[in-house]
Order: sequence, then C-alpha cells, then structure tokens
Amino acid sequence: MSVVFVAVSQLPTPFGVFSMHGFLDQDTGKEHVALTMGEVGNGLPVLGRLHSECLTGDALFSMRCDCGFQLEAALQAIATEGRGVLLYLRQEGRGIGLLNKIRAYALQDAGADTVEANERLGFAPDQRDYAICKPMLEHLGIAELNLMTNNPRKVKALEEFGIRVAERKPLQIAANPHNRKYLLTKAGKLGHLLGDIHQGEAEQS
Ligand SMILES: Nc1nc2c(ncn2[C@@H]2O[C@H](COP(=O)(O)OP(=O)(O)OP(=O)(O)O)[C@@H](O)[C@H]2O)c(=O)[nH]1
Ligand SMILES: [Zn+2]
Repeated sequence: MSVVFVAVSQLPTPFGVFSMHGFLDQDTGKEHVALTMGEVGNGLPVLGRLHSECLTGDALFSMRCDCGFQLEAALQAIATEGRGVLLYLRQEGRGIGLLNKIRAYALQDAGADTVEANERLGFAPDQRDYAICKPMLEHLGIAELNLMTNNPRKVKALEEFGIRVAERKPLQIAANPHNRKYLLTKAGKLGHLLGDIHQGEAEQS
C-alpha cells in the first residue's frame, strides 16, 4: 500500500480543535486527511467515520444527498465524546470523480436513479476501495472502531483488512424533498441500513 503520512497540524472548527493528519497515496496522487480528537492510539475502540468526499454536499450545501449533514453530525459526535477519528477520503462520487458525478446527476435529473446513472456511464454503482484506510489507521495506532455508518459494506471492508468494528452506529439524517429518492435508492439497491426515510420531511417542508 502506497499511502504515506506527510504532516500533522491543528484544525480549529466550530465543533472543537482537531488534529489534521495529511496522507499521500503515491499510486494515485490523491491527498487524504484524518481528523482526530483526543488520545486515539491507546488501544480502546475509537468513535470513527469514513467519509467519502462529496464536494457538492460537503462544501456547496447540496441537498441532493446526505453527505454534508453526515459530515457535520460525525464531527459533532466526535467532539461531544472528546475522542474520535474521521477519515476524509478523496473518493468523490463513490469513486467516479466530480465531473462524472455531475454527468450522473444530469441523468438523474432526467429520471435515472443513482445506480442506473452510474451504470449508464459505464461505472459500477460503487467504485470505492477502502484499502487506503488501513495505512492511515495504522499510522494513528487505531485497530478498533465504533463506526458511524449506515453502510454495511464499509464494516465488511474494514474487517477484511484487520480493523475490528466493535459497534456500528447509525448516522441517519432527516430526509428532505431533494434527497428522498436518493436515500430510497441507497436503501433499496446499495444495501444501506436506513430507517424511516420519510421521517423528517414534514420538518423540512
Ligand atoms: N456517483 C454518485 N456518487 C454520489 C451521488 N451522491 C453522492 N455520491 C457520492 O457518494 C459518496 C457518499 O456515499 P453514500 O452512499 O452517500 O454513503 P456511504 O458513504 O456509502 O454510507 P454512510 O457511511 O452511511 O454515509 C460520496 O463520495 C459522494 O460524492 C450520486 O448520485 N452519484
Ligand atoms: Zn453527497
């Protein structure tokens, strides 16, 4: 695995001050980040999140997906616990990249769901590879996570390369009229464990 640690600094946020660890994947040139708070390398399970890059949701306030809301909720949960890790993985668009995600969104605007759109563009529904997490977690001394996710494939991937998941913690955000179909497709076709997706719409509308 070609992911190497490069530098660490502080990152003050509205949630608290994190340590920001920068990594380089020498094979792809991708730059990944781990945010940590508290003592994460002491052998006890760490509250954790693997967050896949979503420029539109994380930085541009998109309501098409739940990513930005999940990012905020995960950082808040880590800050509340005073200890945890968030890996910010540069796997934009479930691994197809930003421009292809915009192409996929155009197909979704015309009626396709998120899986059909990826397939029409010649991609698998989810092209992410979580192997990059292993050297990052090893560098941080983390072997066991309480993982915030609704995606059982993330749990399986971590366990396959030797990171124990002591507990899966759901990270479900209230749906809005713009992301309800996307969330229903995630639950129906991508295997995400989501509760009542209709819940929360009344609050949003
Ligand atoms: N190709 C594509 N990627 C999307 C779309 N909407 C969000 N994404 C990307 O999906 C990734 C987030 O994945 P999700 O399926 O929302 O959630 P997850 O990470 O699998 O699961 P959770 O841990 O429960 O959040 C990010 O890389 C987003 O950029 C879409 O419509 N098409
Ligand atoms: Zn998103």
